[in-house]
Amino acid sequence: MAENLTDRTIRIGTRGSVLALWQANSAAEKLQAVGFKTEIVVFSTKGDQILDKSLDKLGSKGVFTEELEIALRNGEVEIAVHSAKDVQSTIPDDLELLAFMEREKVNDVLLSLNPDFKLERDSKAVIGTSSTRRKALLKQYYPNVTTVESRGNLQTRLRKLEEQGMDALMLAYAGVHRVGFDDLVVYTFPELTFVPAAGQGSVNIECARNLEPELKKVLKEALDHPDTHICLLAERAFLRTMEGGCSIPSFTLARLAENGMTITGGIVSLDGQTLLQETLEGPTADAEKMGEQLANIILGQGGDKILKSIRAEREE
Ligand SMILES: NCc1[nH]cc(CCC(=O)O)c1CC(=O)O
Repeated sequence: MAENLTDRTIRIGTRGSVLALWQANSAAEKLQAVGFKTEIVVFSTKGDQILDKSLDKLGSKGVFTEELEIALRNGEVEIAVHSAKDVQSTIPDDLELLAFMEREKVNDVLLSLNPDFKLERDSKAVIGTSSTRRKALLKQYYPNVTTVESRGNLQTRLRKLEEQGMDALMLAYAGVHRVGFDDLVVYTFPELTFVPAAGQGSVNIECARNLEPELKKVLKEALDHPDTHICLLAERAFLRTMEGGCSIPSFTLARLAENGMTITGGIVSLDGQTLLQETLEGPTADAEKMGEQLANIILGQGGDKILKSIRAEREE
């Protein structure tokens, strides 16, 4: 029964960054609100330890999630909290994506120490980002911009901003806002031109599939945001069909509409020259089908060739 379930202490596995801890705390608050006691357990992941390589060189296989998934399997924690964007498009069979918490604004933004910084079409600005998608989209829309690798937590990146001669950093608004750096935002990219990575701005709750069904149900009720969940299912289906991962410059954004939902998605070549992007509309019951369908349209338009050439380049 639910009464004795909430006597349980829910151990929440998380990474140790300020953003990750914000996310874990927000899950803890939701659980406490329904009567659970909570304990936050911090793990360090490969993505936290290796900071001198860009993510596409680290490999896309769960660099921010693997250690947490091991803890779920070992029963060291009941749930793991991830940035939804960092969760692989397919997860192992013994684990389950239980809930998606309410999404923040999805946009990419620019952060600068110069409040007057403006990005013009022919701007020669130097922008810090390690995201393949952001680098390629910048090349498409701002061909004279130079990008510089920038990894690590936000505090580290900001410290290096001037040191490395950057004018601005390009990041997800969600993370910037959640760690309290709104004041440094000088530009918000429109979400239908700089379409975000699948899952950007949402927090995912993962658990072991064999966690007690009653407990799963109560945890899901406390943590899940159904509107976010349905959009994330569509985006993750798109990503899976694209055989994406965080090292591929694909992007997708699903949103609820008056009569159902829309999903926008596509891919951009690494040199920014070719941009494929489409939008589909349909009922929420078809969320995953629409994600798959959209990916197949993009692959058929030449997305498959873009993916192939990226893989070839990586193997060199
Ligand atoms: N691995 C990077 C990562 N994963 C999630 C976020 C931001 C927060 C979010 O999208 O929820 C970030 C940093 C960034 O893209 O700026």
